[in-house]
Amino acid sequence: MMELRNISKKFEGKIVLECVNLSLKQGEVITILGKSGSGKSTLLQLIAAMEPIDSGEIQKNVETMCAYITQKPYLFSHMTVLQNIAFPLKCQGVRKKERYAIAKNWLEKVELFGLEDRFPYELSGGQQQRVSIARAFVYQPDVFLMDEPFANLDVKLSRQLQHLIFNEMKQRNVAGIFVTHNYEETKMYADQTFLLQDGKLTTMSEQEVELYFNEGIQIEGRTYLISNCVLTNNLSDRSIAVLLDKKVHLYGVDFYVVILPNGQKQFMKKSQEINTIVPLYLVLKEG
Ligand SMILES: Nc1ncnc2c1ncn2[C@@H]1O[C@H](COP(=O)(O)OP(=O)(O)OP(=O)(O)O)[C@@H](O)[C@H]1O
Repeated sequence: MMELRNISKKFEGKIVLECVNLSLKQGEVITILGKSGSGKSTLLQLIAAMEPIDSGEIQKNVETMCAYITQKPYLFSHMTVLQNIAFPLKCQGVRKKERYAIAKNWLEKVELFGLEDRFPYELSGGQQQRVSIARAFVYQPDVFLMDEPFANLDVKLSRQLQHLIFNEMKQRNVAGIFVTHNYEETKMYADQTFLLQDGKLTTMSEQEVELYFNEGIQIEGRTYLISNCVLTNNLSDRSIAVLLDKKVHLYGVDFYVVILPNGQKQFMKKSQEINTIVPLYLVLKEG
């Protein structure tokens, strides 16, 4: 339903995106991971046509409607909560009674009942975000573009909203591109995960995702899931590594492989042995 072909974008001469390709099917959920400043928001803005593309093309069906939700909600400050949620229906010419009935239904779903007559400035950040999510659903998009929508919410509310959004999307067969730093979102809801790094967008395997979130470790080109590791005090052969502060030190060869929390590998000669290693060992199994 949407196809990005060789999308490139520069800001002030600096390449942010370079020949990015992406294909999104109806109802498919994609998550995009990447360091701060890697261009994730820029990519969503290009798809939402809020920024011009330097080169390449985005092909979508003429009828494809995108709703874009950012970390910081943008509400109409002069409208009440109910008017904000009902606004897309007003634009479509739906009568007042009907549009308010639909908006009230969404008000309940996002647990804002009783706050319908408040103005955005009278709401907390989390409540404002719930209004913007309800408004986005009322708009009935085919694609949700979400830029860390839960980042500013407390854990409980963020889980509730995740659950609501992904369930509603599934029921309505709505596709989504989620920019996130959240492990659960990626693990539980994404059909595919991509990494944006140095301007390039690449698919990630399940193991690479684990590694990215520090749930996996990579030694000599092999990935081991932490969940597949067993803790032991028995340090005997090269299949044993030491885990310290989520860094892994491999024994039995002439260097240690230290995996930093960002997934980067660092080789250290044995002579550089750190004395502070505590007796906490990991037996690595195939994973
Ligand atoms: N309008 C702009 N003008 C100039 N530079 C910009 C503009 N928008 C973004 N950039 C730059 O482009 C790069 C990518 O920014 P972007 O916001 O897309 O990153 P991000 O991956 O979404 O980061 P974060 O995870 O911190 O939100 C950054 O170096 C940023 O400074």
